[in-house]
Amino acid sequence: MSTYDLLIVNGTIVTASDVYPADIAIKDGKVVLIGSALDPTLAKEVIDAEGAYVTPGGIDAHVHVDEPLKLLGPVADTMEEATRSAVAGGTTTVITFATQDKSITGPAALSDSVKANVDLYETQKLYCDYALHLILFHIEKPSTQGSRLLDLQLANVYSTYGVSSVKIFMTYPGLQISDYDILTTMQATRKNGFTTMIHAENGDMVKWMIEQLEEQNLTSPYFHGISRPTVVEGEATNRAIVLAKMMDTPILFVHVSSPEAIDTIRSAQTKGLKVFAETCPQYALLSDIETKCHHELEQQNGCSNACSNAKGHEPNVKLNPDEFDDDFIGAKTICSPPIRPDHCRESVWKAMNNGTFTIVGSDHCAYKYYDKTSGKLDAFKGDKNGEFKYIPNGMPGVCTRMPLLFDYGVMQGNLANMMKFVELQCTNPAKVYGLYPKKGSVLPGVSDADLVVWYPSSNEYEKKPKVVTNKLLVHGCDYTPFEGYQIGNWPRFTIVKGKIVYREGELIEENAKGSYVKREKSKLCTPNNEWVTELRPSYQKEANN
Ligand SMILES: NC(=O)NCCC(=O)O
Ligand SMILES: [Zn+2]
Repeated sequence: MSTYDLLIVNGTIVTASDVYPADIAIKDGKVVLIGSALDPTLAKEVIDAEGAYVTPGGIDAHVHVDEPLKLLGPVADTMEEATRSAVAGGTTTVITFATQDKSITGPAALSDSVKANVDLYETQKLYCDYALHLILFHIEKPSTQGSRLLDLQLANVYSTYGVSSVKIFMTYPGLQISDYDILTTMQATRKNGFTTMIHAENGDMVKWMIEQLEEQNLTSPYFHGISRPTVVEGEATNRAIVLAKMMDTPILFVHVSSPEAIDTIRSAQTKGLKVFAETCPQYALLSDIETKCHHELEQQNGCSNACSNAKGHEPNVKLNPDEFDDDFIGAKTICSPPIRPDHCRESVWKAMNNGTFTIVGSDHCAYKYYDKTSGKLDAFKGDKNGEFKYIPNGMPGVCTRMPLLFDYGVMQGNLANMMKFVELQCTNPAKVYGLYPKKGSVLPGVSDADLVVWYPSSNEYEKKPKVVTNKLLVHGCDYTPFEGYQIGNWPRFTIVKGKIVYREGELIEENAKGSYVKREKSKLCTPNNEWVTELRPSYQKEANN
């Protein structure tokens, strides 16, 4: 019998704090030993990682997949497809969303909403592990009663399913909650040690802007961004911080995109407030030129063959020649917050390096482009008349998150170093969301053997991809906004719980044994213990005297 199931030799291990040459021994799904010159004859299988980095598997903490309650619309990916795409890009754990089911009430309401997801995903083949956040958009009872019930519901969903985070929305009709309900939510999340994730955009400002634009017939994809200017994100970010300050509760802003929001978050952090933030590769890499090019040319040329005539515009979405007369192509990059003007990208990279951003997630929310019933292009037809407000918000990204940050971040000098790369995409997501040290690190005897062996830097490897193509991503979507992007490195082997699931471009189907992971409470997002209501008894004492 072999001492080890798998041995990775001659590689350079990267963690959030170290880069060093060492071998890794794996047994029963765990990292069991790190050492030098480990004996290859003791292992069933050996990977020679000479000249290559070995990192923890990525944790993508922001992934939307098909779910029983389709509040965000019917997305392109099942959990099977999303996890398949994840491992092809070096991600070994995804955290997806269970949406609260309003029709279920009482203390077990949220657990039942989560159960529906877990039951569904149990029927699917999963290429990597997954955990769940909860989307909360409805407070069942008014006032303090609502908070007490939510308190019980959160305690229940944590003890049953290990869910320890909720996402709330300050925008989107049907999902947006009031400041009052945000406070109620924060009171209960604080009490339960949950992380409150916030989509910060002022929904009323957006609604008002859309109406103004509609009146002027300005409804093509370009105007999606115009309807959600950076101040919309800045205002909501500031307001959420104020609410969290009053409640003394940690918060985490998801998919932060703008200099206004970044500055507001940084200033709160420097005051000692527990404010965390996530950004996504699309905000560092794409710019609104994707849609602007079309809009401007639409104005000039009535848009026929618009992009083939484009002078001085180099859109990042590489157009298929057959699509040159598709003046709707900008819909591919519609998401919220929107892709910003080019000058905003610099502040996103800066905030990744200076610690303002705690994590990088993908916000993978893939909608097909050509799908007849629910695709983005469909909004161009019929009575929807191509109005941007009907275009589903979101884009694919679970596969490209790690490789894009490797090339455009580390290799091109936009990210400080490989340790920062691991911190933002592997270790901090595990710490923030209660998965550390089981996930997000390489600790012998402790960490799951979720690892990525990257290609050596030389380009002599035939199977090392050079550019992003949709086919490479093996997801359920029919496009990627990063088509044609150069790729300086790519996962050569992706290992989940000690088994190779992706080897030099091939998926190893029989090793696709991902499962649900219960989480602990956050190691980072904890209150400062200055809660106003805890001071209340002393106020009463004063009043009584
Ligand atoms: N971001 C986006 O446009 N779609 C996904 C849903 C969300 O996270 O807001
Ligand atoms: Zn969101």
